[in-house]
Amino acid sequence: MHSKEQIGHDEYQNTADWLMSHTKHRPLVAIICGSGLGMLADTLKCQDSFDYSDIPGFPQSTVQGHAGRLVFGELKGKSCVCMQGRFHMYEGHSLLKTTFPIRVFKLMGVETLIVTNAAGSLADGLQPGDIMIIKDHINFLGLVGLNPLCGPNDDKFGPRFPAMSGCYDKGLRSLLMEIAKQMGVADLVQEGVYAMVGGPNFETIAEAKLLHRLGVDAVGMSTAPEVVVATHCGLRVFGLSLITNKVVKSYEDSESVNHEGVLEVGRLRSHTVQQLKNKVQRTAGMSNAMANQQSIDLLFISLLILFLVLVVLIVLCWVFRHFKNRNLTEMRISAGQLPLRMVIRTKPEHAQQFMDHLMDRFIFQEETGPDCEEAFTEEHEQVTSNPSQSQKVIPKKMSQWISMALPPRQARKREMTLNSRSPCTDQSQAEIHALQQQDEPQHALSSCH
Ligand SMILES: O=P(O)(O)O[C@@H]1C[C@H](O)[C@@H](CO)O1
Ligand code: HPA
Repeated sequence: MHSKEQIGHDEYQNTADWLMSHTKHRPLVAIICGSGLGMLADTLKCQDSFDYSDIPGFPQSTVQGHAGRLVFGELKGKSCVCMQGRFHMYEGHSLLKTTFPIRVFKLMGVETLIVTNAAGSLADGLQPGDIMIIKDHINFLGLVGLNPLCGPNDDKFGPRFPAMSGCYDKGLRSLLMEIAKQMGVADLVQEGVYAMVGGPNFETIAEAKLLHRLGVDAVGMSTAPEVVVATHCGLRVFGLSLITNKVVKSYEDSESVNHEGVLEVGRLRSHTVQQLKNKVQRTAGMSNAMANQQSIDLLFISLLILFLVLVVLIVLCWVFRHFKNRNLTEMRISAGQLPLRMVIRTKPEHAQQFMDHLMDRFIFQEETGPDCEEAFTEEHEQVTSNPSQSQKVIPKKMSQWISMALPPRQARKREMTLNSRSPCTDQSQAEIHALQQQDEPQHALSSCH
């Protein structure tokens, strides 16, 4: 157990600072090359490479097929960093040390980690030379408490209890399947579950049978701790296993696996793995910042479209209102010396009827009788002598005859409008406007003093 060991944030930061001061590259993608896959770095342009032994704080690689070099370079103009050689626990490194570079990459601004490894297949459909996209993993070391995250949690990197479901990015996995189809190598590529065992010995037949029964498709001695640490600190992860051998799981099988065979398959398939990795890397190299910029552009375009739709709607409303009112007759009534004016819009056939009621009920006072006529004259005098009183009396009078001139429903609405009309406020204007929208009979009123 290595849970007592701690690496302070400063140590990761010192290594990151040293690297950043020794290269102009600012990679967004980091790649860990598995056994025999160090050539994945070969296509990088403008390389800056550093032996692990020269990098402060970096562990040393001791396994054949793991060169022990960190290579910075460009692929299609995008910077990335490639580990030619990884660290395994069986070499004597603590799990925290085996994953040291991951946090350094995070501090350097890396956003995506591509892990590759050599692995033995347990699934019958996976043959040596095939490429397995890692869909998920079983971390046998982690299940028994051997985890690089054991010990005090550094909240600056991530939470105490990170979720691991979906740790292998779904989008990048589907992308690789697409790319494999386009490259005509789809029959070499399939998804599967990777299991990490401690090594360095290969599996016994009984262990192989157990792994097979547990649903493991391919087994190896690395990767899971790196993915745990990368997920903890928020990196997007993509993983590829190159199947270098079939794990012996029958007592009748006389074959056995060895590391040279593993490296040989790596060399033979290196070109295909490199092409697949390069294509994913190119896509992953599009930084979150660029993705965010695209989202902002999308938001701006959506708002613009929304604004245009609103303008079109407003214009349509205006046109509709204009056509709706075009056959209406407008009558303007001024109440004598008093500062009350009314505009009545109605259909021509109603206009005549309206005016008749006006004359009958308000001017000639036929229905209200001589008493009312007297009362009206009184009120009129009152109003003329006291203009502020007019603001109550005239609307009241008007509302009386309007109530009688219109069918009951509209009449009630007219009354409300007239009663709230004095003094003329924005609200009363809004109510008047609302009235103009009403159905038959089309009487719309507006008044202001
Ligand atoms: O670093 P990876 O996981 O690719 O290496 C595998 C596992 C052992 O280290 C080695 C066995 O041949 O290859
Ligand atoms: N078992 C474990 N690790 C491996 C194997 C294997 O068969 N092949 C390559 N790495």
